[in-house]
Amino acid sequence: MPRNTSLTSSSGPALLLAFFGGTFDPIHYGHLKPVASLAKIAGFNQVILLPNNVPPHRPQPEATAQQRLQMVELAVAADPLFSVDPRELMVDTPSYTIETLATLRKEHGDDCPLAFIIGQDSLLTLHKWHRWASLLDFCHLVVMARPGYKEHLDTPELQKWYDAHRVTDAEKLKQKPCGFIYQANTPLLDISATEIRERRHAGLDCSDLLPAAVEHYIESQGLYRQ
Ligand SMILES: Nc1ncnc2c1ncn2[C@@H]1O[C@H](COP(=O)(O)OP(=O)(O)OP(=O)(O)O)[C@@H](O)[C@H]1O
Ligand SMILES: O=C(O)c1ccc[n+]([C@@H]2O[C@H](COP(=O)([O-])O)[C@@H](O)[C@H]2O)c1
Repeated sequence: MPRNTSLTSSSGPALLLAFFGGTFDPIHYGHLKPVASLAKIAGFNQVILLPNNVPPHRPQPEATAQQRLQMVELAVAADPLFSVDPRELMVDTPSYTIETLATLRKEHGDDCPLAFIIGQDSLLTLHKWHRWASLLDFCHLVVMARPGYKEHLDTPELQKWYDAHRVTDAEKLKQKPCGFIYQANTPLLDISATEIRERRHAGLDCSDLLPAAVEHYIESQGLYRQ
């Protein structure tokens, strides 16, 4: 079970749990720093990282599921904002977000506000996700800025859906359990896992891109070698 996720309260104010899914091959500052800033902007009580096993729309990662889990755990070990939920790693079929969210909704009940965090690049391809238009039946979507990705959405269907659900006040996320899209003005970090893998393959240093504990683990496992 996830660490530190027993937050649902029957008496206190609405808690806003945020889930952040990713392949995390490896996790890096481009994930961690914008999310930490987002948590302050949007008032997240907790951010639960959801590393996937089989990413739905990309080739299988270079690091194993166990290695990616280890890296995610090392990256957030010292920060109580974060916890890690390994549920998608236990399954050998593609990690469709809608299925994970349906399970999370059952576990947390109908009234608890839940948010799913994505980067701008993910928003641009959201119309290719499994049952994408139903995602908001289970959660809010919170989008982080990412340098190099345009703001304009390509398909009229996605744009219309986005316009119909977008809110500009983060407070609204706590007022309903699901159904809103919030675009957050998070710091821009031009970092990708692809760049880290490529730099490692070329024998280059990555220490400015990810936490030292993750870098040491990558080194000790001989990951992303030349
Ligand atoms: N630098 C970044 N800024 C904002 N969002 C990011 C950034 N990097 C990744 N994300 C978001 O984090 C989520 C998980 O990303 P993922 O683990 O695929 O990392 P990645 O760096 O995009 O990986 P890769 O380069 O292997 O495609 C996605 O929703 C993605 O949009
Ligand atoms: O549900 C889908 O169809 C779907 C398609 C692409 C990505 N996702 C999820 O989006 C998150 C980010 O994915 P990725 O590939 O950018 O690491 C991760 O949790 C994936 O499981 C989900």
